[in-house]
Amino acid sequence: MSSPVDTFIEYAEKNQEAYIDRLRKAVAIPSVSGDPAYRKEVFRMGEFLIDELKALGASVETRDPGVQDFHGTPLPLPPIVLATIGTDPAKKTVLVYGHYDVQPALKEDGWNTDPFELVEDEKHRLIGRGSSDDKGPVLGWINVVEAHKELGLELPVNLKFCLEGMEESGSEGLDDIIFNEADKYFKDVDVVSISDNYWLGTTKPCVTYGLRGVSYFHLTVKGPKADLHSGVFGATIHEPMTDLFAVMSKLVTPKGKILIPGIYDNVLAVSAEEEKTYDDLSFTMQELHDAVGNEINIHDSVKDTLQHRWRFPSLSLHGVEGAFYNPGDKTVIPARVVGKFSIRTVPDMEPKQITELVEKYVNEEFAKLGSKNTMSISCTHAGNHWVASPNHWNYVAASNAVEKVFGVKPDLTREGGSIPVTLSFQDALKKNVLLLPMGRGDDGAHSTNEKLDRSNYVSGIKLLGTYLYEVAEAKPE
Ligand SMILES: C[C@H](N)C(=O)N[C@@H](Cc1c[nH]cn1)C(=O)O
Ligand SMILES: [Zn+2]
Ligand SMILES: [Zn+2]
Repeated sequence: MSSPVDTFIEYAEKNQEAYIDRLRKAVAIPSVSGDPAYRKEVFRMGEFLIDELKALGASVETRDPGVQDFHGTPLPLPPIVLATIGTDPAKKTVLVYGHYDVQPALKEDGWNTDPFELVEDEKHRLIGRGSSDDKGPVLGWINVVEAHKELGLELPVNLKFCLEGMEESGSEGLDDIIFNEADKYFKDVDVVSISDNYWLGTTKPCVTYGLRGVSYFHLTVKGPKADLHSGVFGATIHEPMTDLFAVMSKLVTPKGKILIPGIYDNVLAVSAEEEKTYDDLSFTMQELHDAVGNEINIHDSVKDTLQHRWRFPSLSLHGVEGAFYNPGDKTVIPARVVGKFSIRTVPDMEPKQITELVEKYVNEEFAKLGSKNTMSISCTHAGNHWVASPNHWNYVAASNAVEKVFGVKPDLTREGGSIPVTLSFQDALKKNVLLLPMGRGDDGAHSTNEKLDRSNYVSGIKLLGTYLYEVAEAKPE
């Protein structure tokens, strides 16, 4: 007779079409947290998950993170969905975190298909916004629960869910809830598991023990009371966009060196022992080129590339609100422009100090322009970096599960992206946090044509379920 875990794996393999249908329904809800026009869709996505969880017998509660101040307009924040399946004191309790919001996506950004319609292409890639980040993984856990219900199998652990709808926009309100609920809803949690990042490359699974932090800035320059005709007013007034570009061009060099004085001062040096961890990773420069779609690498070696992704800060320019960006030739001088940039932070950089350094520097650079426009800078959200102990039994359980499902030992990785609440879980609950990704490094998260390979989705479901069995078996030190 098959063991429960083998029965589950077999069932997951056979039920892929139902899992894809569930993902199709989720992708069809455009739960973009960063755009107020879509806020009701974020709520709808929360409801979708609540219904799915209740249908599986979970006891579901929500917490209200309050109201967001969106440039002076109050916007309700989507609920934190808390769901419990099993409260057996003889079992360990795993807390699963995920997010149900997504990054913005418009067909005209360069998508080949409607971003909110899941399409499977000839290479069995499931294409759609949120397929990899993070709807596929969130549904992965739900599919595990469903499989056990359908099979009449008990879950090997108690499961708690914490699902948020604002991760892509700074996780507003969630930190307070985590700390408030640490000895209430989260009281019995033994370990935390998050599936919200990606394999390093395209072939080998990994477990991840570190994330960079992110501090996001808006740099606003305004002058005229309305947009102006450039033929009438060009070279006669200080132009906000010219000022903005002058300041933004002083933030980072084309080779990625951040120009803000003091920014690197607290970056922890890479130890000799840490250097060695880069030697055996299954990642090639070719995989970087494939994921990027071009050979535009700054660094020539895998080690340098990964250290700049995981261990050193980076500053990226994201966009300009108020700027003309449509096709055609509009001869306007925009009256107010907002430059958006973010800094990915690493140990031991400190968000408050980063904000102070950025504010001081951009104010100095703006003053050098001698412009009569006004400039203001604000940090819209700041999430801290995180590093866990990869020797903890939670990581051993994850590694065993990878070996069982994929037949290989996982790479041990860090991640260049950010999940602001990871550190909050670690600090508030004092429990080990693990990142167990489902998608591949070339999924195009945040980009056009985001995808999750069918095989990653199905194997990912098997992995998440198998991991729960390994946790149940683990002997905590
Ligand atoms: C790694 C995770 N899937 C992710 O994409 N996180 C976002 C979080 C964020 C913070 N500000 C805006 N988004 C990221 O790393 O960009
Ligand atoms: Zn994301
Ligand atoms: Zn994510």
